[in-house]
Amino acid sequence: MTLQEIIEEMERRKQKIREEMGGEKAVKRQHEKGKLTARERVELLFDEGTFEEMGTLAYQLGSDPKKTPADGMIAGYGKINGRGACVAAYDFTVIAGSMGPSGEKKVTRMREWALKHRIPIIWLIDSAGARIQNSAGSSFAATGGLFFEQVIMSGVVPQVCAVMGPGFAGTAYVPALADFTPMVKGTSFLGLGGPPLVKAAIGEDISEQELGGSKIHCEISGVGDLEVQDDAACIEKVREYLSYLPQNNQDLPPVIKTSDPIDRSCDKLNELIPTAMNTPFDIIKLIEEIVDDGKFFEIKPRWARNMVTGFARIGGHSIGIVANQPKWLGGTIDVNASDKAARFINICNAFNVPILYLVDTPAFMIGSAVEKAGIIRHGAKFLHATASATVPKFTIVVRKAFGAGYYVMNGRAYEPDLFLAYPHAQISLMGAEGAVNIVYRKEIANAEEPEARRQELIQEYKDRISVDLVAGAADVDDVINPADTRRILASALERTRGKQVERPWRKIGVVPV
Ligand SMILES: CCC(=O)SCCNC(=O)CCNC(=O)[C@H](O)C(C)(C)COP(=O)(O)OP(=O)(O)OC[C@H]1O[C@@H](n2cnc3c(N)ncnc32)[C@H](O)[C@@H]1OP(=O)(O)O
Repeated sequence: MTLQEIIEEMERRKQKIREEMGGEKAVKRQHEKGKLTARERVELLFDEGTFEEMGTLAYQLGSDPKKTPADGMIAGYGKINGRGACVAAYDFTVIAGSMGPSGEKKVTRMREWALKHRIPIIWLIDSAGARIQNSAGSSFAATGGLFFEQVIMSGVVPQVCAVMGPGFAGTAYVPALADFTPMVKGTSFLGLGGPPLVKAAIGEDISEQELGGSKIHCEISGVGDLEVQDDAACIEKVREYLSYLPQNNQDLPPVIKTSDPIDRSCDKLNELIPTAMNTPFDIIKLIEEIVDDGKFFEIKPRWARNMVTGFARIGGHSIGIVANQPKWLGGTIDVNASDKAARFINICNAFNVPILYLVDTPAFMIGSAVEKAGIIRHGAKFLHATASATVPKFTIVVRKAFGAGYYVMNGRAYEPDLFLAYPHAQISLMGAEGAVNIVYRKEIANAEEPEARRQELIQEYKDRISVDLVAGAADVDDVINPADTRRILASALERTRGKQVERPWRKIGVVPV
């Protein structure tokens, strides 16, 4: 054979692998389930024509190469919005996307590449987990490097794990260790064991979706970050997520030109925000009014809805937003809200994304249920994240900032680069009603008209916690017209881009968990 013939033969083999994957029947089955194939997903993920595959000819050694094309793993490099990224996409048409030895070597190469070249890595999970026939005894004992390496990469390069089919055991921890985990509605599953194993081990009879479907993980467990309608929407969200981040922790997020004027007056806010402290309103409407083109990329929108987290841009600059949601639980902060905020702050801090805190909280939730659930431990996690964040931080007290809720939402002591309040804001250890009931209990009881005296004292207390007094003591940087919020933040983002903070050396902080 001439070299030319050898080359042609090799190209034919590669082409066949790319076209046929795990075979016509398996591809048809994949489509019938409403899923794209791993190769179709990868095509959508990267800018057109930029994907370069690595290890196409891999297969499971010792078996028929035709039965394990690419060993069920599509790996390679490409560009997303013009910037480099690596992918590891499990091909369910090949032995249910199980983790084969050659396939996992390719994933290892992707992790190494991402780390060495400081570019994001994306996993597309559609996998039955470890390939059982290859994972017994000593061959299993040496494994686990995939999680170890993910931890080492954490906070160095962005890690995204889209769950687009099952993710069993081995492949269930990959999303948990990644920074962003969208899940496709109806087809994705994450679980340490599937329904048959659960039935055998603990006798529980449960469907796959009820056990670990997207609804469970995006609304109840909090493992998933976003439930999306289908594969195409999922890939679109991955691309969008990465657009807010730099390529690595030593880079700044890209600034994207916007046609939305940076000095646009946010007049709607003056109608939107109630003056009464306890009247609910939707904080997301406030966010949409101040950010570029009203575009807010919410993370975990259906989990811990009393805390809103997500990315947006102001004047083209990426910003992470942490906001109390008065529409849910009155904006109180509970266990899940603390975890949600802490995790999001850590991502922003790792990747140099400035953080905006929008404060409207009556404080942490109290009572026996949350004490038993460890609110102190979880709240400490949130405090730790806010205090540790050295990225530019801006705080706006929208209405109320009470108790430790004020501290954790980047209060004065937490080094905000700008600490602002709206004119009717209140900052206090607690709300007026609660404080008066505790401090003046005897005086109210002894008054000729107890209720009238109580109301009088409440009004006096409210005057004492008004933002005017806080501003008088120069404990806020400014009290602003809400309509000016966008202009002020755009300017603050511009001037804090070079922020540097020196902290005492330590190996790591002991993070409350
Ligand atoms: C670190 C520890 C671990 O990761 S333990 C991993 C444990 N994994 C599991 O328990 C998942 C086992 N698999 C399943 O439950 C099902 O195959 C799932 C993933 C739900 C897919 O179901 P379904 O769409 O009906 O496909 P299927 O069962 O017909 O499978 C297609 C072919 O793939 C095989 N397969 C499946 N899973 C594995 C696996 N983990 N290791 C090796 N082979 C696996 C099936 O046997 C089947 O093969 P065949 O086509 O019958 O030859």
